[in-house]
Amino acid sequence: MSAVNKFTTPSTKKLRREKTTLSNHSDSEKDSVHVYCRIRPLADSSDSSNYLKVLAPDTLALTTPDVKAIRKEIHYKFKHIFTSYSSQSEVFTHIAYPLLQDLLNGKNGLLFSYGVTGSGKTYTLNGDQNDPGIMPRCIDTIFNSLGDYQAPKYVIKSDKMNGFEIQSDDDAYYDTLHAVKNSAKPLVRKTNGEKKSYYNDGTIITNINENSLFSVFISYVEIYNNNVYDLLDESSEKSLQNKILREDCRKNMYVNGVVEIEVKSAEEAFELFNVGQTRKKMASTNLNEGSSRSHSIFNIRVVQLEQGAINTNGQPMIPTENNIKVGQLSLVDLAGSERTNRTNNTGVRLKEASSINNSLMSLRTCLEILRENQINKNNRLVPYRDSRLTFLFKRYFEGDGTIKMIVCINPSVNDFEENLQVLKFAEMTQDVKITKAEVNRYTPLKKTIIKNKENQTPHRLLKTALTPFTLLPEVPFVKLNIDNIDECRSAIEKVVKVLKFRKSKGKNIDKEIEEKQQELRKKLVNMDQQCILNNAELKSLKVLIHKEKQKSQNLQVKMNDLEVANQDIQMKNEELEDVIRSLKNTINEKDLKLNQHVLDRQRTKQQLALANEKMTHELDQKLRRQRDHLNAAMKAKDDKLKMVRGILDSETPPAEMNCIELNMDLPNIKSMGSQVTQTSKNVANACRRNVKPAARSRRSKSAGEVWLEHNVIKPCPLNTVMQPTMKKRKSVSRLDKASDITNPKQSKYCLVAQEPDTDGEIETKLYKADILPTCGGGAQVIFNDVEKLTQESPTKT
Ligand SMILES: Nc1ncnc2c1ncn2[C@@H]1O[C@H](COP(=O)(O)OP(=O)(O)OP(=O)(O)O)[C@@H](O)[C@H]1O
Repeated sequence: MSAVNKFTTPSTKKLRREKTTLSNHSDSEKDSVHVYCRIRPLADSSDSSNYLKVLAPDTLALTTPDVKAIRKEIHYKFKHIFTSYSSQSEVFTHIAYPLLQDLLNGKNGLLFSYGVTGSGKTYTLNGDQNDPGIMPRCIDTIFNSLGDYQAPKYVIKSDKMNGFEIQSDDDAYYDTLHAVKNSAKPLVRKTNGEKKSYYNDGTIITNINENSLFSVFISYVEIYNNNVYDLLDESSEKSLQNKILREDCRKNMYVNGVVEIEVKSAEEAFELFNVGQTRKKMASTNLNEGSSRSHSIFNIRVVQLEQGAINTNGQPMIPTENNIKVGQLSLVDLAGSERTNRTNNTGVRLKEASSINNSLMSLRTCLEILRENQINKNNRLVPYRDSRLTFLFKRYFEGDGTIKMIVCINPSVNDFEENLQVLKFAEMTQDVKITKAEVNRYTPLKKTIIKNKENQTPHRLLKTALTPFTLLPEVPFVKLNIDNIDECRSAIEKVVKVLKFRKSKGKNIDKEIEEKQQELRKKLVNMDQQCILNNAELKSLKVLIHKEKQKSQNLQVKMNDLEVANQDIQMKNEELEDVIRSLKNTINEKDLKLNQHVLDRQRTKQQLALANEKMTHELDQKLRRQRDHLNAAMKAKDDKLKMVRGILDSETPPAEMNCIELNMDLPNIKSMGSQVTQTSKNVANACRRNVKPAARSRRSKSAGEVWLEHNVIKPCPLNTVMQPTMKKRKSVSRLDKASDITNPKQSKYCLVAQEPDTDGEIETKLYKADILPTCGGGAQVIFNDVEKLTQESPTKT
């Protein structure tokens, strides 16, 4: 039993999907893409997946796996759903038969199969010999229907520009001979002589125009890695040439220089199909043994030549534009979408897969934009040119012809995710409404040869027989009525009259015939001569035509090359434009960053300037405060010095003021020296002015005191027994370094000055001070005593 029919919904949450209403459905000018769904049987009987269920002939339910114990059921609507039990014939009747009716009526149709790899796309289109798919059934149905209504071969001929021309009998005959000559290399050879025929169920289309002649043309191309290859191209034996796509005068897209062959029977068509199949890119992948690696397009074109009317003289009218109709049916077997993580493809297969997925993506994008344009009433450009696949079928999406899609589904559990995507795409595709384009189905003719006569079937028309003629009047048929003698007599008289006339005429008949014969012979000789001349002319013309053909072929090849090169350049150009665009973006971004940077810098500069100003202001204030402080300190020192000077000047300074505070910090050491010198001078001056020292006894100091004896001048030796008491002393003549004072061993300072007094006696003065260390590492010298030693001569009076 198929998985499709085993569906159960225990805890299913039903979702109603609101369809977007795109436009008024009654709008007869619009036709949606017809989407059908076909579910293939499960390949693996152990696969018990049951996520798909056909609810109605047009409704499919897909159940998603449990998410938080909730299963969702999504419904998809299609034109029709074919289950795994549906036969190939059912699929053909539903989908392809209406397209064939259109085809034989000169209308276009596009049918493509879409789905995951291995979902049955190729099977649906081609099938096998016993159970043929859509393509063989189409071919059989066409030839079953055309029967005698086929035009003689080569009368209708492709003009190599997607159009057709009508040839004269002679040209058609010449082409037939040419074809017979070249039949030494039949296409069948390429299929190893294996002739495939398909089961023909005799389907027929009844309502074809019996006043027309038909010709069927086949072409078969594939799109592989976004290049178009002609699968029937005999000219390139080794590798197929990449073909370019062109637009004809009616804006239909076609493959330039494609080989399009006229076929007169289904067998001939199958032969061509089989030749193409042997060349088609197929490969075995993890998911499908015979996987199509390209999108293949089998084109059937039916050209219909309608019989022209007969003019007043009974001559057939020259066929005009309105006498030829061309219908095209494209059967597209799309390569399957595939995920690389499932196929594990590498190298060439991986490149193929990415190209397949890209072109399918382009198809999706085009359809999405078409739909978006319809919903939003936009006119966004549909990027048909993004891929060869969409570019080739551009005209269909623009409204010329019916588009049908068969979505193939493999209900295997492994395909769940991809099927979900496929169904989403199918649903979206159904919403696309194609506005029918105004198309003139008739093609202009180039040459005409058809000979018509009323009341004859087209086939017989071309084989018109000559009407026999007679030189003598016919003997009338008379019926003798024995009951009416008069009537009999008049009838006999009539016959006798005719016989007499025949007799009189008959005498000259031999002569007349001879004359006619001679006349005819003359005419024949003239004609023969004319014919010989014509033949010669024809030969030279044929040579000329052959040369011209070769020239035009060469030109065509060159043109192809140039167009390919042009396309390459255009692609490169587009790529370069992309690069330029991205570079411009980068430059813009960098410019923005640069501007931002400059702004930041300016901001930082401003901030720095502000900070600088603030700091300068603060420093100024600090400096001013320090200067004030120093000034105050200086003033205090000056005051103290003044006080010392006052003390010295007033002979008996108060004990507590009898000191000079000297800052012995390193920067002040030099000035201290000069201060001390100045002090000694002041002291000396004071002494000189007979200033009496404080009445203090010379104290003997404790043995621990170390004196720094500073001899500003070298004293004269006095040789007296009275010596100042400085048990431990260090004598220096100059104070150069701070350490001379700050030496922690020294605690006393004595400045020694000696000079002659007013009486010529030598006077020695000792200015004594305490050395007190300061917290800054310096020392303070506080003068607190002056000793004066006067040396008097005993002989002095
Ligand atoms: N409806 C069906 N009935 C029976 N067999 C089927 C059916 N559909 C597909 N198959 C089988 O499944 C296999 C894969 O099918 P097919 O080659 O048509 O897949 P595909 O979609 O064309 O894959 P790819 O995209 O890789 O070319 C074939 O062996 C085919 O015979």
